[in-house]
Amino acid sequence: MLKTMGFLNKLLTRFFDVSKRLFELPLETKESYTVKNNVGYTPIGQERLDKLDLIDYKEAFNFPAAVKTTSDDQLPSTIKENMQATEKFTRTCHDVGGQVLRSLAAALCLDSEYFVNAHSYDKKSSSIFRLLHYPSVPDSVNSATTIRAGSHSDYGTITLLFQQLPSNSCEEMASGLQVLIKGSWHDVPAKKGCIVVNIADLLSFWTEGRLCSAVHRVILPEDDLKSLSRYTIAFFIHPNDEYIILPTPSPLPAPFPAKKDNDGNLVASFGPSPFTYNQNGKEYLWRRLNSTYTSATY
Ligand SMILES: O=C(O)CCC(=O)C(=O)O
Ligand SMILES: [Fe+2]
Repeated sequence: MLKTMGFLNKLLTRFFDVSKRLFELPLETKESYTVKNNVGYTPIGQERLDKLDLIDYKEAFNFPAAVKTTSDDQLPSTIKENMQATEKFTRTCHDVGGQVLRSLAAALCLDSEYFVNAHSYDKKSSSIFRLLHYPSVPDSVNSATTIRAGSHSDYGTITLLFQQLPSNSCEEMASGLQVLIKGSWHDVPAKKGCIVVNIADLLSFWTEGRLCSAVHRVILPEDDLKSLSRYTIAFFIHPNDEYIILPTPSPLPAPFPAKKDNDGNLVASFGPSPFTYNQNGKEYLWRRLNSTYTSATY
């Protein structure tokens, strides 16, 4: 968890308000922005993050991190009207992500710019910022087949996750977000002024398992908490599209060193889905997205 600075907190308050207004639009309006190429609206039940086939009881809007590059017909007016703040927010997230990547590079005894050089705000990338809404859960929802967000690890380099607290006076609250550590689930509470940072799969491959991606989920609330809706914002950081991923030259021992497959390709020796080095991360990302959505529109 990372403590944020005052100006980011102000932007966040504004942003959660924008998000709330966006999700309050009629379903018909939201569905006119149906997700395409990982940009746009995903209605409740369309995404299944967990391979066990649980339905995700949530809705989401995805936008490119370089939000100005979004085509006009993919931008709801609620975002257009707040474009300046949106750009400021995404640039700030990109910069905060850069600082995290510098620390991680230093911890692996790499040049501190090693990862940052692969992530430019102005170059084309798959970095996405995502507004999420978990509606209140009606009694009719079957908790044996439904979750708020199924167990998964994120696909890119790192993710910054902002969780909204139910009121200004609340400092900390279990929000349903959980992380898997050594086979048991642990709560990751929403904390005032704090960002959750997830290591994602591409960074695990890149570092040959020296950094481990975080398996996480969001469980359904119980009893009277069912009536509370939940809002979060995720900023998924991915390398520039043109960047070719090779194992880092870190001198620290690698738990899962890259190996050659039968065709002579350099491949990862671990992970939820095969990964081939010496190419950009896009093929891997699309393969993962493909298995996440129940329809082929993502
Ligand atoms: O909303 C959350 O707390 C988690 C969302 C998430 O893990 C995701 O969208 O990848
Ligand atoms: Fe996630």
